[in-house]
Amino acid sequence: MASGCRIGPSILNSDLANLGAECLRMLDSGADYLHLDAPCSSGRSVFYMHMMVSRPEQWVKPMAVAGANQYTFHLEATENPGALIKDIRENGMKVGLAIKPGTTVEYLAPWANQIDMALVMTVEPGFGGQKFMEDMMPKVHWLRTQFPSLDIEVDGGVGPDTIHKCAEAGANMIVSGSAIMRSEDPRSVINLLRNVCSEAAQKRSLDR
Ligand SMILES: O=C(CO)[C@@H](O)[C@H](O)COP(=O)(O)O
Ligand SMILES: [Fe+2]
Repeated sequence: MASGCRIGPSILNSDLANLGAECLRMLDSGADYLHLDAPCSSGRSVFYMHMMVSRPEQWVKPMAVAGANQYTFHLEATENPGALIKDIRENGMKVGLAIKPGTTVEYLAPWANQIDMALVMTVEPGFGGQKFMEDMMPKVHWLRTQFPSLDIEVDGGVGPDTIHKCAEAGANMIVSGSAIMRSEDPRSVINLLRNVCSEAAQKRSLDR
């Protein structure tokens, strides 16, 4: 199985003027990592960058210097994913590879053994608060079947109402923006997301 169920609040919709405090609030509420949608500043913690940029090659070093732990780029944004994967690793970061809703999962598959995490976007990348696209779940399911130990992340419209679909399909890294950030009790939302995800993972391992 992938490396456990982890919940990463997306702070795209948070109070960006108080980014440091918002990050601490999320970590104090039990977040496993922080999902930063670029362009964003970084700091000291577990920062996984989601680079929704057109030339991801140019930000590898700056993000490494800023202290990012993982660099996730979009497959659609580069002509040479292999070289970019190598560069990210040489700069000491883990590698995430994302696909937009319109990209089929077969394009990602050839890289799956070279990356740490696959990100299946469940909204069009851009901003928080969009509607979850349930029709992306077959991609997650296919990846989980083909690559049982790969970390698979979902991002966009994920919260208490949609986590079951993601968990059942096989996602183990859950990005959630609005549902966590807008809650008065982020800890309980994070716990709920993690519990649903862990239960589905446990069931999968028993079924195997
Ligand atoms: O990458 C993105 C949006 O493109 C995200 O990380 C969002 O920020 C998630 O926010 P919600 O959809 O959960 O509100
Ligand atoms: Fe994101």
